[in-house]
Amino acid sequence: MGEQAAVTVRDLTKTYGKVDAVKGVSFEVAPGEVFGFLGPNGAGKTTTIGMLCTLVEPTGGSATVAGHDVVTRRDEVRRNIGLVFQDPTLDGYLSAEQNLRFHAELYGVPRSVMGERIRWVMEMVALWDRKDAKVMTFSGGMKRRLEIARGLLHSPRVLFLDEPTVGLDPQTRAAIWGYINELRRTEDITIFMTTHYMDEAEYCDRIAIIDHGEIVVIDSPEELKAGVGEDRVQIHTGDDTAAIEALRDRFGIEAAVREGAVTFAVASGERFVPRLFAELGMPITSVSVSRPSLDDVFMAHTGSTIRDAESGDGMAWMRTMARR
Ligand SMILES: Nc1ncnc2c1ncn2[C@@H]1O[C@H](COP(=O)(O)OP(=O)(O)OP(=O)(O)O)[C@@H](O)[C@H]1O
Repeated sequence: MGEQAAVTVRDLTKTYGKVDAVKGVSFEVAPGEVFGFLGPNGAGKTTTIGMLCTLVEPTGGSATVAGHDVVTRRDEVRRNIGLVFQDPTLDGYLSAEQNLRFHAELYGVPRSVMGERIRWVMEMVALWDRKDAKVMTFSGGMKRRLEIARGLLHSPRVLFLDEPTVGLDPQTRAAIWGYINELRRTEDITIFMTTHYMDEAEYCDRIAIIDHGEIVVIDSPEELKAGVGEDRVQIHTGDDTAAIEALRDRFGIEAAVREGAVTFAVASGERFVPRLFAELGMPITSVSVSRPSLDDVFMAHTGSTIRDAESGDGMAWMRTMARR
């Protein structure tokens, strides 16, 4: 990377007893980038973010954030980062504004700009009119928005967000992405986030897919999808078992029932569908063709969907796709 990277990670490792939570990951995040760590629960996302934020001590490897080593320059790293973690750490008995003032003082935000900065971050997350309300009266979404405001208060170089929208309603999730995009436009800031939502990973400039403590691929969502190369075809028929057999016998295609439809992947869905109707030898009641999604990217690189990786349930479809 030409200019100094906002985050540099080399062979970073974390072992908890016998559990290899993070197995030697390496990557760089450019200044101003929105970088996402995408992976199922237990993949090692929180542990990695914890090491970058100096909250978890690495077992091996090295990392710098805003140019400072996360082990030997912890204070410098901490001054340069904002954190929004899964569990809220706001004081419910204080008002929203008092929570922010406390944080601003802790981080040495100059008194001369403190009031103005608090107002700016609270307006950004649309909470200025609730500044005097005690945080214990806030909904989960309001608390998360206030945490984001707090994370930005001391103008950090890198904002770390661990699953920033988990457990929130769709409207609040959209609002939080609105703030992230606003920040991308207006602030000189790098955003490092973790998520297990495919739709949110789409908004990132680049994503690293992490599975079982290892990065399996890093690229922009567009490049990752282009790399899969195959379209997904779903058909409805009167007899799914017969359709799966016919696909295997006549086209050499392995299909499986997924989301209630016979599902398979081919290089060009549009070109394949006319052949399908002509040669399958049984009635098809409906057909849909879709371009690769990040779900397909995840499956192509890990042999499982993110949902199944989380439930630990290897369905037949996944096994079939993994064998291709
Ligand atoms: N403090 C700890 N002690 C022991 N094992 C841990 C500890 N923290 C994490 N692990 C283990 O390390 C692995 C990675 O966990 P981690 O929380 O980093 O994953 P994750 O991708 O962030 O998932 P989640 O979103 O559920 O937090 C898991 O197997 C987890 O059980």
